[in-house]
Amino acid sequence: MILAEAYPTYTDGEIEGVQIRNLKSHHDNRGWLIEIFRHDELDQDLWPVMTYVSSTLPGVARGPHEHVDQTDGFAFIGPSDFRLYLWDTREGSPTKGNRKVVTLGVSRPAAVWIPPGVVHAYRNVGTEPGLVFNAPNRLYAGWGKKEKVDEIRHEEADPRMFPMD
Ligand SMILES: Cc1cn([C@H]2C[C@H](O)[C@@H](COP(=O)(O)OP(=O)(O)O[C@H]3O[C@@H](C)C(=O)[C@@H](O)[C@H]3O)O2)c(=O)[nH]c1=O
Repeated sequence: MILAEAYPTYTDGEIEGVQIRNLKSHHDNRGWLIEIFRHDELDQDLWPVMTYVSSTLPGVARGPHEHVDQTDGFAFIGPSDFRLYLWDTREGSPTKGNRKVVTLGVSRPAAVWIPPGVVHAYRNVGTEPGLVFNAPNRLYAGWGKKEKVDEIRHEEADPRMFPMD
């Protein structure tokens, strides 16, 4: 049994190493266009090596997850909004114990880089399916998908460990 006082408490604040960049939407009479990632705006160690897109249903969350070596490069562009949660549990981090919560997507298109060891999750808080792009700096399951996936999944953890209120 875990005692109540064993659950972590977090302070809302910034998280060392996390970068959030607002994305500009270029609208015209055909629709819109958004640049997501550019090498000339990114540190080389964050350059994506793959990309995928996922759709998440209203009210549904993905994560919490963390990675040992991988930086995730998410882009939230809509058509829904997501609440993104970040928890810093890293030993030695100047922002250890902080949680950051931010709403991104159609109301605020943004790219987010999340370094290894920062626990993260996002929930679709809108009313329609929402797209999230990820352009991580490591290959999922390695070259040829022959390696262990770099991912620590916390979905089954007690929700008090990583509160998403
Ligand atoms: C992440 C990924 C999954 N898959 C497959 C595996 C599985 O059959 C299906 C769904 O995968 P997952 O359950 O891992 O998807 P998901 O839970 O959305 O995983 C993602 O969650 C967010 C919060 C992150 O942090 C990401 O780094 C990643 O871990 O897609 C790939 O083929 N390539 C990939 O790059």
